[in-house]
Amino acid sequence: MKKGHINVETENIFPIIKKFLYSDHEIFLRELVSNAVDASQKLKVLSKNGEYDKEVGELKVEVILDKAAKTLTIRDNGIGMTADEIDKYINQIAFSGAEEFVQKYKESDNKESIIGHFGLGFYSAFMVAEKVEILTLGRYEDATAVRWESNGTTEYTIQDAEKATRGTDIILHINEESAEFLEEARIGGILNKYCKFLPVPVIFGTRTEQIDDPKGEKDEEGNIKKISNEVPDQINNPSPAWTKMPAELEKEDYAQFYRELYPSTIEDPLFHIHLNVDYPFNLTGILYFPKIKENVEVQKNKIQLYSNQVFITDSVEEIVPEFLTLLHGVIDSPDIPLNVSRSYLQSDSNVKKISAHISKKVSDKLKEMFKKDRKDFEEKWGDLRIFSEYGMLSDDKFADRAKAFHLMESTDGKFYTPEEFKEEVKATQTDKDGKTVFLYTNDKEEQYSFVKAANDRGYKVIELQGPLAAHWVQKMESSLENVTFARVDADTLDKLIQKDENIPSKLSEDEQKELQPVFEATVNKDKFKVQFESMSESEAPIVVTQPEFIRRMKEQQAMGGAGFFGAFPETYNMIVNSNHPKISSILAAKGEEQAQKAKQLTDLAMLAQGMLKGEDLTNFVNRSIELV
Ligand SMILES: Nc1ncnc2c1ncn2[C@@H]1O[C@H](COP(=O)(O)OP(=O)(O)OP(=O)(O)O)[C@@H](O)[C@H]1O
Repeated sequence: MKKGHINVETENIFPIIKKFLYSDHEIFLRELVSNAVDASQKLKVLSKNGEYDKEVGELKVEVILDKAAKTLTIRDNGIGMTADEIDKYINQIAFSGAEEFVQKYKESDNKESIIGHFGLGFYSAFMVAEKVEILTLGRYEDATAVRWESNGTTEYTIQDAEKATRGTDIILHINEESAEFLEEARIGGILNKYCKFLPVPVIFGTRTEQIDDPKGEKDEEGNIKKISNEVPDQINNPSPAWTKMPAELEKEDYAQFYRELYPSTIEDPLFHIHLNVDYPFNLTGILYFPKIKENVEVQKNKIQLYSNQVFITDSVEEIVPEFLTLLHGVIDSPDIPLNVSRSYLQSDSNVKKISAHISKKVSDKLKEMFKKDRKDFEEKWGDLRIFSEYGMLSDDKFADRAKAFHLMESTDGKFYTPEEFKEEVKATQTDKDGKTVFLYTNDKEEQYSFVKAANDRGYKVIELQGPLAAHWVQKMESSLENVTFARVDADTLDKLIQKDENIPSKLSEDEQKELQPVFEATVNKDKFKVQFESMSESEAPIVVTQPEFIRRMKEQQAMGGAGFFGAFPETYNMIVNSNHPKISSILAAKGEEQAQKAKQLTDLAMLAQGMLKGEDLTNFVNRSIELV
């Protein structure tokens, strides 16, 4: 056996780090501004701990564009670096001064968070620059300023330099192919995306302000004149709402922050959840519940992920369960690894914990609202339902918790949790096998006659709509004991909720056989199956239904599930009530009259299901006019 050391040649690795570390080149600015913010935060920590006793002053980061010189400078007045520090932190790739600092000061009670971790960020500058200069003056009494320069090979120069004030300038000489980063609008856009909530003021260019004329000159109406004044443009809000304590914030502050996050959204959110965890991982944030529309796709991906107030991404699918991507807002966690691939994120244990935690917080909040003010919750339910359904379908733990607040609305406008509804209808809607049947409608206008027939019998019908209803029903059937769901028009009521008592049939079997072809002639035989059933006289003479199973299959197929069954044929049952007096009268009639009457009854049944269309409808109308 032979043991050895794998040899890493910096010359070979360096270009890879430079070019491929980040797929998005614009990230360099996020990295460099983050370093500048870190340098400022570190100074605050040192000052608080008594290790820096000079004036800290107003800490800020400036981004300065010089198009003529083709440079972009990131300037801070933070801790700065000595030559030795440059040697340690910059000349050694992947040695992070940030990490070292955090380790050293983690015991002391500092609120200032440090962004850097890996000791690679600085080198992302070479993705866009042919030469990078560092001009820096350390924080020590007798510090000498130094200038470090490298043109992106592994060689660098370092020498004493002139710099009057504490802090660091990182000067990028932008390369040919990265000329876009010399455009003011481009830089402004990147800063606005990644740096909008950094904890230290970030200045880029100037903006024009209207101020009172300092000379006090007045206009014709006697008001002091306004004059234009150029002021440094601070692009960030250093203390966004999520970094504050919930007790410090009013309802309006949350609404205000929502508008700050989504300036183009008009509608206010329904409510919010303020997340604040520090064990076993760090997480802060505010999640907002928007009013969720049927078209869920357009609302997704509005959550912004931050790490120590640095924007990372707004595609958070890997970090939160899919249904939570319907929410809006901000999540900030220094424990989410930033510079790694997306697939790695999914398996990261912190990310998994965070995801489970958020899901729990959200269900806790809904439960709390339900308990605190049920009436208000019921009013909001229309906007929450799809979210909750989605959650129950995609997250078993959420489904379990949602049982306590997920509501179903009955056609008479009452709200029930599934268990409450079971209690309510158990006595009347349990069939001979002991299954309680939840009757539902997905359109109470279209299925009006079926809903009414059920209500007349004392049955309750719930309303289930939307794209997820079919899947949700399946889910509930497997989680509620002895419950099955049936759409109210899936069969006759006697069949949907089979009781023991059998009503004797007025028509004999022979008479049914005689009538069978008469009714079959009124419809397309391939689509409709004619059956006789002995129902109560008070029910309709003919009922057209689509079996629950076939309809569910078709619905799931339409949503992209259950594809392996192949295309499902459109089939219906046409149930003839063998006890209805009109059916007896059709039996008595003969020839043309019999056929006409049968057709009229069939069309009426179709009409009740909203299935009478086209030529059949026109013929029906004309025939009915004749009858009058
Ligand atoms: N503007 C600056 N002022 C003071 N020190 C700096 C500055 N920029 C970089 N440094 C020092 O150089 C080190 C390396 O920076 P680099 O961006 O490569 O890594 P990092 O910030 O530690 O981690 P990450 O890779 O997560 O950004 C920093 O940790 C810090 O000690």
